[in-house]
Amino acid sequence: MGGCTSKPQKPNPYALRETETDPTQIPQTPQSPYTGNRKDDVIAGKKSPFFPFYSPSPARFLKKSPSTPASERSRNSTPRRFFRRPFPPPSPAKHIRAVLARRQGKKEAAAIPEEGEEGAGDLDKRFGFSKDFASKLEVGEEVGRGHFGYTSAAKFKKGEFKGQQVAVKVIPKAKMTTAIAIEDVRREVKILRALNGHSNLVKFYDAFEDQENVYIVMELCEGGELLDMILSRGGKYSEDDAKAVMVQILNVVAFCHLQGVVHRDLKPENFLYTTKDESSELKAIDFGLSDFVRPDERLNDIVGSAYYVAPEVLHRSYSTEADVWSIGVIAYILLCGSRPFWARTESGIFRAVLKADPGFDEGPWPSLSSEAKDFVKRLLNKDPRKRISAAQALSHPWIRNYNDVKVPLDILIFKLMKTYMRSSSLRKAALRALSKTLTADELYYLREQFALLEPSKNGSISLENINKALKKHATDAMKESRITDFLSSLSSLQYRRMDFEEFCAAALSVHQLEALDRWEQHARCAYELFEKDGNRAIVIEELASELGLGPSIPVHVVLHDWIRHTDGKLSFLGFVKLLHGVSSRSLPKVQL
Ligand SMILES: Nc1ncnc2c1ncn2[C@@H]1O[C@H](COP(=O)(O)OP(=O)(O)OP(=O)(O)O)[C@@H](O)[C@H]1O
Ligand SMILES: [Ca+2]
Ligand SMILES: [Ca+2]
Repeated sequence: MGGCTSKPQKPNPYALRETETDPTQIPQTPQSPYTGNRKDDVIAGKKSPFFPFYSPSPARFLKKSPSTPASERSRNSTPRRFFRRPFPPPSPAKHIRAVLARRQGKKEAAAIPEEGEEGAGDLDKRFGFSKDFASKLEVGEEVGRGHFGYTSAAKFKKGEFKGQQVAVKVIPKAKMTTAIAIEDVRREVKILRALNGHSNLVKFYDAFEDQENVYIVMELCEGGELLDMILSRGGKYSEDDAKAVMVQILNVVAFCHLQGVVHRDLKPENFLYTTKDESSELKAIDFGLSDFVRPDERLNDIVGSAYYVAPEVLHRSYSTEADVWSIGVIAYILLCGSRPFWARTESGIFRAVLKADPGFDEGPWPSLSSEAKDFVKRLLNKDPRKRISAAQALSHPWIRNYNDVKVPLDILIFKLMKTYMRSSSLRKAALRALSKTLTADELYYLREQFALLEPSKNGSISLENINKALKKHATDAMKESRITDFLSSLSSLQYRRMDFEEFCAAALSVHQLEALDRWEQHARCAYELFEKDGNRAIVIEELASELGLGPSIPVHVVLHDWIRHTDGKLSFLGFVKLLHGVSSRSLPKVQL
């Protein structure tokens, strides 16, 4: 790609920023010594007979529950942190307490009953699953336990899988006390069934039911949870070992996101090794909180586990980027052995997630590569628009050369292309200028995506290419999340093709570039290029219509600084605003 005439001296994009530590950071000194016995904790947190079934709670989660007994409060709500030295055995990440309460159908969690929260007696607990569990499978010993129920090893007694060792997650119907809880189980099975086939996702066999339980039959992972592996290693991973874990997590999560599924409960407990061998494959499990999400949809229910929850989830407006945040938390833990956001109470953790910047100054961070730190920081960007996607993370310089990593197709590309296709020609020209300032690292990802869309390598992509690429990767989940409908918004490509230069302009994320230290230089450089062959005299009314500003807005006041008075062309400020595709919503209210 062409460059700017005056290439600015750029600081190392991956260097540590000095302002990283936020004074509001929660103190890192451990104050709540952990017993050191994870089993105790598991018993306290997971095996308690007092943990009834829970269901997703769409609203009012953060409401305190004053009537929760103290004994239960301490069991459910006092998360402990990792010790630095010796490595702390962390407690398993608990689900967000209020979510749990809601899922349990506890009345005190929300004074107003949720939609679908009928009396347990009226609930229809028929799932339409096969009824012949007992005749088909022989259940062996218990291998794990969660809030829902327990998981046992089992063996197929007959049929095509005769003799096959499997795992069965048993979910008692008695614990399904709300319609939402029932819907959760339905969705967990639907998602597992739909996504089946990815090598880092637990293989699904079948679901059964009888009067008492639902049975989810899946591949048996004999190597235990990633959490146990982290503990047994004393918490520290070499960068290469952390990469081996990260590649697998990112791969399966990028796959889920492409299918329109957001996991919403990513944490080391929910990744299992296939065998005891650490080099065996990691499998994502537990889609109990997962949901379908359309590309232009925002979810609003606060679900997940406190340590791993993304800030925008707490703000109740999120999508697939929330999973990437959780992966950032896992990456941080793998690389340094501490949690990035910690406090002794759940609300303290939320405060840290919303306000504090994770520390990168204490050991071992100074001895880790600048790429590793940059990788984690980009996953833990508090602004979901600036956070990189799972597929982008796989093309990050820290990881992309590890073991021949393949960058998967990224759903983000389609979202950005859709916005581009709807943009005015002036904005397209601005984006094109910006795309010419991209560095080799940024182009790497775009080249990979372009190649996935255009396997015949004839230099440009058509709508047909996009359809084919998606079909190749599509599962049934994609239908549910209506990604194929969404693609009809790219239908203007029916009559033309898009070359790589235009693709770069269409698929670059202005917000992500803005998060870089060198953004100002990118933007200045792009403006210079735009001046040469994109900028033109523009009348304020025209600009207002480009930006979709309605007649009720005093455009002369609002857009005054966006146009250069000397020649009526776009000013630098106007150029940057145009890049963002500013709409009336993002203009300051006082001026409107
Ligand atoms: N396929 C499997 N193979 C082996 N063990 C498994 C398998 N699936 C689940 N387990 C074990 O059972 C535990 C609980 O399973 P899972 O997380 O699906 O249950 P849950 O009730 O949804 O739990 P949570 O409280 O985390 O929401 C896992 O952490 C794991 O140790
Ligand atoms: Ca789990
Ligand atoms: Ca679960």
